[in-house]
Amino acid sequence: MTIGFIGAGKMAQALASGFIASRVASVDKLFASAPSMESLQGIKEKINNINVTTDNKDIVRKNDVIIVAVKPNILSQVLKEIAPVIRSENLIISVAAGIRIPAIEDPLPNGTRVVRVMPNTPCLVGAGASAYSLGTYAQSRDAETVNKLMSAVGLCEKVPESLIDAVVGVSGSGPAYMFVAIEALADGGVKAGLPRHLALKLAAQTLLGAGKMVMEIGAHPAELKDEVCSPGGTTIAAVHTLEKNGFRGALIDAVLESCNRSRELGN
Ligand SMILES: NC(=O)C1=CN([C@@H]2O[C@H](COP(=O)(O)OP(=O)(O)OC[C@H]3O[C@@H](n4cnc5c(N)ncnc54)[C@H](OP(=O)(O)O)[C@@H]3O)[C@@H](O)[C@H]2O)C=CC1
Ligand SMILES: O=C(O)[C@@H]1CCC=N1
Repeated sequence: MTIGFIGAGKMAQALASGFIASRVASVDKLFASAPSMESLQGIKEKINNINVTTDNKDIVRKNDVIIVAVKPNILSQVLKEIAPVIRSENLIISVAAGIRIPAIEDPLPNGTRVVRVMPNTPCLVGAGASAYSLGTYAQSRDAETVNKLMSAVGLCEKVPESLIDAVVGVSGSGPAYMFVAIEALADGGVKAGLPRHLALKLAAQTLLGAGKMVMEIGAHPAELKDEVCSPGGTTIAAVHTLEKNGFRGALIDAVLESCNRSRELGN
């Protein structure tokens, strides 16, 4: 299988790198397009020998699986551009936030197989979290293709399309909240006297370890949190501060803001 990316930015780079690292695709099977050779420079630097072109239609002609990774506001324009060269073999995968399946299918020839995927940048390191919904004409073999690709770079779940905006709020945008959390934890460490590099390492590994425990042990996070809180100890004092400062509410609000923004982008 060859895979063509239309749009060669951050998400295309994360997916292409992740596909290569997980060996679900080799570099000679990956193609990418963007408006100019300058805009293709980033992906060429990250992925040696990737096939690049400035012709979006060429991507469609040369590949069966097309991952459209352009900003939501130009998705429709790009789909109109490639519509005349779409073949029955093509599977069109959109990763755009907000843009709903009917709006993806509308500019394309009737019967085009479409899948809407919401990935995240940790696909780059094989630790992505993606959810997908099938379009009107997508078949079970298309679900298998998407599952194979996205499972190679992390977790992959099928969801009804009505839930995709919520997925954007939790895992699409989520890495950004967690990067802020890592930075803030490290700042705390530095304030308490740790060297920056050590504080950052400890903070990042702590998020990784906490996530791994939830995934692997399967216990409720509250139970795992309780195991860290000794009576009268350090952690419960810190948790009290988090609760007073609205830590949970801030995260819930962040998810809802992202979800609502995704809904707005679709309107
Ligand atoms: N970044 C993330 O964490 C996530 C992003 N997404 C979705 O992925 C999509 C891409 O986002 P992201 O990678 O961050 O954005 P970027 O801006 O990094 O990448 C967009 C790419 O599209 C190219 N492009 C612009 N116009 C065209 C065109 N007419 N034809 C072909 N390519 C074009 C850009 O080139 P140039 O640089 O020259 O403009 C750039 O290479 C978005 O729809 C976003 O919602 C989904 C999940 C997570
Ligand atoms: O911020 C954005 O719009 C994109 C979509 C999900 C993550 N980043």
